Amino acid sequence: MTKGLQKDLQTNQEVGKLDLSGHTPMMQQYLTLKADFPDTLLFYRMGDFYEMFYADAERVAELLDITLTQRGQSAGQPIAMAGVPFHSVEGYLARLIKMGESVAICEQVGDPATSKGPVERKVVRVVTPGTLTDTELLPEKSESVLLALHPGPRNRCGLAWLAVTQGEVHLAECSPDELAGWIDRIAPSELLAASDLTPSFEQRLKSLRMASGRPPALTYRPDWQFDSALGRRKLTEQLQTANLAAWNAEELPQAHAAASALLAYAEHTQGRALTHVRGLRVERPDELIDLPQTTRRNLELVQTLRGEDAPTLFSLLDSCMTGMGSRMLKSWLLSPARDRAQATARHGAIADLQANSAWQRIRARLKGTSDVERITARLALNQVRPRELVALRNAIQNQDLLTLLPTGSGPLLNQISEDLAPPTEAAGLLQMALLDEPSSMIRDGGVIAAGLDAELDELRAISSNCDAFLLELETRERQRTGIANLRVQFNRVHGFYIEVTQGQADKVPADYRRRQTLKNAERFITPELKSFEDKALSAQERALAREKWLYEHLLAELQPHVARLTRFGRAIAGLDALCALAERSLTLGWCAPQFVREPCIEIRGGRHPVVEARLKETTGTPFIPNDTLLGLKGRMQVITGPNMGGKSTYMRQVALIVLLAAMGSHVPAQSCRLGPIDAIHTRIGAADDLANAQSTFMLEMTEAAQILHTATRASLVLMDEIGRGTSTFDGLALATGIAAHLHDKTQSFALFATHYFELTEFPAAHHAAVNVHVSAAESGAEIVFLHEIQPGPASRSYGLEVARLAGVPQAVLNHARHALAALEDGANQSRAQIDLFAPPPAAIPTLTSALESALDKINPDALSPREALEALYSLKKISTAV
Ligand SMILES: Nc1ncnc2c1ncn2[C@@H]1O[C@H](COP(=O)(O)OP(=O)(O)OP(=O)(O)O)[C@@H](O)[C@H]1O
Repeated sequence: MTKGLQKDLQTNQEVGKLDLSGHTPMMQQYLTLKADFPDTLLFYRMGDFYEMFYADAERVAELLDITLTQRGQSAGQPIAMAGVPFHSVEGYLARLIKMGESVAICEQVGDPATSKGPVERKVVRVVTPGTLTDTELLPEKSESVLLALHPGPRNRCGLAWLAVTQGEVHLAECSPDELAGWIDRIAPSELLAASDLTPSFEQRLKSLRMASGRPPALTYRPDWQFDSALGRRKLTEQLQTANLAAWNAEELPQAHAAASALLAYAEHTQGRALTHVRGLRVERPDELIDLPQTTRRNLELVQTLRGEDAPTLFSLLDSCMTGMGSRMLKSWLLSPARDRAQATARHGAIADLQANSAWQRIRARLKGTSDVERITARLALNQVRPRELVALRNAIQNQDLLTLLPTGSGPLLNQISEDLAPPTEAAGLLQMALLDEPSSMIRDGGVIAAGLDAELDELRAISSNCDAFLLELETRERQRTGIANLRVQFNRVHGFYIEVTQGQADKVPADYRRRQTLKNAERFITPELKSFEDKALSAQERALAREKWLYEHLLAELQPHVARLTRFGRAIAGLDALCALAERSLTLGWCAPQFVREPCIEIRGGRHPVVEARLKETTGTPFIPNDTLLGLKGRMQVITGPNMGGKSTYMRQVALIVLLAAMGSHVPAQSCRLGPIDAIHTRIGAADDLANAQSTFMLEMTEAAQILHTATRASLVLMDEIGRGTSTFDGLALATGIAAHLHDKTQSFALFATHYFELTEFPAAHHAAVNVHVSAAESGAEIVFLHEIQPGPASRSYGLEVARLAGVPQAVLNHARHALAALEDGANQSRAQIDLFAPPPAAIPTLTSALESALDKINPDALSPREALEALYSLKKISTAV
């Protein structure tokens, strides 16, 4: 996308420069409006159509494959035009948004009856990929998230994001290097950045977008909108507080700057203030379990490696009855907290819901519940449709969920039950105001219930008494004229008339005025019928206008209930997500994990939930459970065994169990004790990252480097066949170095799968490492994978056997066998001379290390300008001395 949207704000200056005098009045109006949205497609309402003109028409015609035509001329030039019917606009919008386009919707707001020249029109909202609110345009199970980025000084980047259909702004600050992880986790549909980005940050942003599976749209906004003080003020206004201390969000200037642009843009697209956004959440990297992009991808949490939605951990987990529940569950999965209080509360709630099978009754009741959360947001934005409000009313009235909640539950269910208390006042307003089955658009009428408003009832009575009056008039006129087949009728074009066949036309009285002559009949009007017509038609119009006014009044009356309704919606979503976890745990035979203080990962009978489910579906073979014991004494497992033996499955299952426990779910195991965990890192073979021009080996080393730099004692690290992307010796050497670093320096919990047999000697020299292997048995010439994790190293790798199973030609296998024997001989002879695990000689002090240690001692934040200058001189001195 271009930098165009920034121009949206330069509007009036631009318009001032436009010479519109040669244009038709309508085109003058169009071009004036369009000048406000130069790079956004403008859908201009014309009766029952939205029309686009000039370049917009050409672009839309091409993108949507619709006809490009002409609508006369203006200023001596033909006007290119394309149009879509207003009643099917949602489908076209959905397609354009998917292509990353934004659309400004311009409606008629003036009254055609009283307008001189074109009816007054206004852009009422701008639909952009990151600010969707239409239920039809939004995926049910995920949010459309808008993320504003602001690279500030001191290597700090501000992030602010929100889903307009939710009531919460999120803030964070990170270093530019951490951006990729954040963007991947937040998964925005649209990114906002200032139009004056430095070329290097712009380049970084470009590669970040390309790296993500579904690149978000990028929208540039004017620089001045990224203003820290303005952002802080906007946030306090939004939250209706004096400051941000309650959220611990005072000291985040870069995030405030991002929030300033975020809120301005979101309001700009919705054409109004976001009154429902009343929540703030500051996300600090050290509060969440770090799940880097590679981990989310390798563990196939919400997307398979091929980019599909299933089978993934989320697709297995998500048995929610509502879209709101699914969305909440997904956010729990992707943002597990390090602090275990929340997860413990969820474990408790699951157990409460499982007792007496309360979850079953609750889920039966939740089925078919409308999306209260999104409807409430649309209510706050004045975009809600009559049928959505009825769905909201039904959701409130049908929820006797409270009576189904288990009594004596823990704090989480208590909070949910508090928020679930039906917002009866709002329901009462809705009940009184709306028909049970209203039409879908307010402009069609038939929305407001009888009895709410005397004036509307009266106007409606006039229209509905119409039939009786006409019948009575017909009888009267037949008697008066003696014409037995005289009929009183109505049509849209000619209004009311009295129809008499041609043969009888000469019998009509003098007060009959001819309205229309047909082949066989004459149509007349009488003064009495004319005055009735005026009354009836104006009554209908006035009834429609009255309904519209009453509807707007209803929305205004509901506004004070938005906060309460938002809480109500979130309580339903939370309950739904918990019930899904309760159901999954029982259906899949999972257990409640236990959190302990000591550093450990102890899993008995652990399983990989997705592989287990797939085996059940396909071959029906049972999954073989395995134990995992990692703790102070054995923090690292060196895992060997044949290809296809189950090493990767085993490692991933440990990570998934740790993650499930941390998000508050039960886990696929017989029992599970977990110490604190701060991150899950994975380095698992992946395809070349051609998009980023990285070779397999380069990628492998980049990922390994990131892990070695960031992992801590409380991290879980999965290393699958590290070093395999290069020559055997280089690979083995690197794998050895990496294993030693993980063992000695980072001291993380590590699962280290390898085909280098030499590494099975590693535990002998490293006290906290142990050998385990996946077992296989030979039965004659066949190899049978037992998928059991057993202590000790594997005896051999069975690579040739697996190759045979895969159908490699016999001649190749014979050759390979021969080569293998020779290699093994050679290796045995030279083995004794090498000690792979001997510590390397101490590093020779170099210029870099001297400089590094001097640099290490400097704390830039604590230096005065003078001290900083001195420090610079001393660094310069070291560099010339060495
Ligand atoms: N515990 C288990 N119980 C049953 N089947 C299993 C188990 N573990 C793995 N499998 C089956 O074996 C297949 C291969 O497992 P996996 O990919 O983990 O092997 P691997 O040892 O990592 O192989 P490679 O070294 O070639 O990468 C899986 O797709 C699964 O079908």
